[in-house]
Amino acid sequence: MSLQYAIEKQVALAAVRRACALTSAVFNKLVKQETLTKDDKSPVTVADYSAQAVVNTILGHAFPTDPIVGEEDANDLRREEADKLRNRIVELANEALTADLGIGDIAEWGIGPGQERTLEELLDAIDRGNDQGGRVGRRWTLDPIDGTKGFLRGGQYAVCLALIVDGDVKLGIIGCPNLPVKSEEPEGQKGCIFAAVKGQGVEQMTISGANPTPIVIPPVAPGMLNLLESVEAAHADLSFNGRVSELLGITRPPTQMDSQAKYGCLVRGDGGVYLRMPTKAGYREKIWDHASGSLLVQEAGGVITNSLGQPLDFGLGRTLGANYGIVAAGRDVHALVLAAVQKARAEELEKAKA
Ligand SMILES: Nc1ncnc2c1ncn2[C@@H]1O[C@H](COP(=O)(O)O)[C@@H](OP(=O)(O)O)[C@H]1O
Ligand SMILES: [Mg+2]
Ligand SMILES: [Mg+2]
Ligand SMILES: [Mg+2]
Repeated sequence: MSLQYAIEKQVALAAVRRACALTSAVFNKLVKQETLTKDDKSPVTVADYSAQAVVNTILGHAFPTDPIVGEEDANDLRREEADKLRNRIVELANEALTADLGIGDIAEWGIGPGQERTLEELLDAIDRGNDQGGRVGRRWTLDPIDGTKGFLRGGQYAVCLALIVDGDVKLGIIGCPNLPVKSEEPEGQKGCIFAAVKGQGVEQMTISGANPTPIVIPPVAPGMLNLLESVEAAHADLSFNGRVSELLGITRPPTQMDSQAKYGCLVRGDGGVYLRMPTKAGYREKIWDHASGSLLVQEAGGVITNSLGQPLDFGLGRTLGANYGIVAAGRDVHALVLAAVQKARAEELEKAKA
């Protein structure tokens, strides 16, 4: 009997691998003037659009009735003045879609030599990502480049794809083209993919899908605990993290890193805690920023909650709803961290009253 979600996992891995190859290629010949600015002021590059086109094309081919909650849409691309960008996207997406078959790839998924798509097909594929999410049914969520700022800096970023069924994350893939395969060899081979399936654990493999190896969060040696956090001060309250570290007696400096690569690092034991508290009232976390990572944590034997200790809810729509932050850690340390977070929060409220 084949394992549940085996086909979905293979297809999702194929899609993420091709998107990772594309984003690496774009970075290597990054043409910065092609960076657009979206309304939310985050940089969106030709790579975000092309990667979403590639992943959605493959999903659309393999699972034509599955909706997709994707970060990007093609509205700006359909504007007349975006013709140069459109041409680049067609070129890049087709290069990725038609590359030779790799490990586990099957031509019936619409990939491999000769499977070019037209501009219209690719724009429609990007717009397949317009699902609004929800409690009932099966849907994918995609962040074609998570950590856009890290990508532009040449730092960490991730291609993140997850399958959600009735609000529950069943499959999560995080492709990290710039992450060292072994944390103890930061200048060694780079590029890994993390894949988790509900009830089946987490694997780390190379960026080409070779050498899948099961991983679990190792127990943290005393004094070795440290925080994983955003590089961007606008994305997480880093001074709050400082106070939590103090309360926990953590002496090691935090590891700052863009994207869901942080979840990959957490599950393989590079830093024992991922803490992300809101910086401004009103920002709602997006499901594509945490769906894959949350399953990774749980399947690697960790715990992920908000700062009230409640589970994250992926059935609310495109966001996680009211934002009480995110606390992820190994099972043995999560309760300690949560207590420190709540104490630091109480101190803040006290100070605000005074
Ligand atoms: N004010 C805010 N608070 C929290 N997250 C934010 C934010 N503004 C943007 N983000 C999200 O933070 C993500 C990056 O997280 P990190 O800081 O961990 O790298 C961005 O993903 P994208 O880069 O895909 O747009 C974006 O969705
Ligand atoms: Mg963005
Ligand atoms: Mg993101
Ligand atoms: Mg993104």
